[in-house]
Amino acid sequence: MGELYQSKFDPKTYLDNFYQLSDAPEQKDIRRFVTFVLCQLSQTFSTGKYRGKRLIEVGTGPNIHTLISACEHFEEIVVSDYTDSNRRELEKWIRAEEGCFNWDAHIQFVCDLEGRRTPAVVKETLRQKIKNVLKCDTNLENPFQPVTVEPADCIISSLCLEAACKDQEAYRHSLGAMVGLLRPGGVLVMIGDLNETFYIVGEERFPVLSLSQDFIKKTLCELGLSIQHFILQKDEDTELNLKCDYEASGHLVLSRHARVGINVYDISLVIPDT
Ligand SMILES: C[S@@+](CC[C@H](N)C(=O)[O-])C[C@H]1O[C@@H](n2cnc3c(N)ncnc32)[C@H](O)[C@@H]1O
Repeated sequence: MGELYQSKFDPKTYLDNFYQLSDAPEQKDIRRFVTFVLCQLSQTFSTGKYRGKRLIEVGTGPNIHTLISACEHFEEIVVSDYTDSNRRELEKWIRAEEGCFNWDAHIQFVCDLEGRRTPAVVKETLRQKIKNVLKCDTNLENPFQPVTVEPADCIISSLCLEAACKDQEAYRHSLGAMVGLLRPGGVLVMIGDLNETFYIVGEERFPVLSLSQDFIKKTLCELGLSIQHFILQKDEDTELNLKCDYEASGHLVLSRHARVGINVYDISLVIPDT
C-alpha cells in the first residue's frame, strides 16, 4: 500500500479536499469532520492527564492539526509518514516556507475552544517542539527502522492504519508494533473511520481497510490496552458524499497496561446527535 501513496498521493490535494475549515455550504461535511476531531483532541488534552517527555505521531500525513492541543503537554514531538511528499509538506510548514498549507483557521478554532493560548504561541510551540520528521512504515516491527526512538508517553495516529494495512491480520500486527512504541502506562490516541472502503484524492482512489467497531475494540483489548474514552460521530449523508464512504468517525483514548492481557473496560460510548 505504501508504494501507492509514494507514487500517487498528492498532499496539497488531500489537504484541500479534506481539511479546509470553511463555512461554505458545500464544505459542511468536511467542517463537521474536522471540528469533531479538533474538539475531541482538545477535550482529551485539556484534562491535563496526558503529559510527558515524548509524543510520537504515526502516519502524520501532511497534517499538523492533530498536534495543536497536545503540543503544550510534551517536551518533544516526533512526526512520521511513509510518503516522501507528505514529510516534505510537514517540513515546509515547520520552516514556515512560502506555499505551505495554511493551518491558521484550525489553530484559531482550538485557541477559541481553550480560551488560553494565542495562535502565535501555538505555532511557535509546535515548530519548536517537533524535533524529527521520520520515515515510517507501519508494516515493520520497528516502524522507524533503522532509527530507534525511545518509548513514547503518548502516541497519536489518525486515519493511518486503515490506509496502510491490506487485511485484518496486517492491522493487528501494525497496531501491535505501534503499541510497542508506547511506554507502559502511556496513552494512545487514535482517530479512525468505521466501515470505510475508499477515499478519493483528486483523480486517485485509495482503498481503506473496512473496520467494524467490534473488531477494533477486540483487537485493542488483545493488545493490552484499556479504553478510556471512545466516541463516534456518524456521517450524516454517506450516499451523497462522493469523496469517501465512511459510516462514522471515531476518537479513541487508550492506556497501555504494564502487562499485556489485563483489560479494564471503562468505555464511554457517545454518539452525538449533531
Ligand atoms: C488517509 S491519510 C491520513 C493522514 C493524516 N494522518 C490524517 O489524519 O489526515 C493516510 C496516511 O497513511 C500514510 N501511510 C500509508 N501507508 C503507510 C505505511 N505503510 N506506513 C506509514 N504510513 C503510511 C500515508 O502516507 C498517508 O499519509
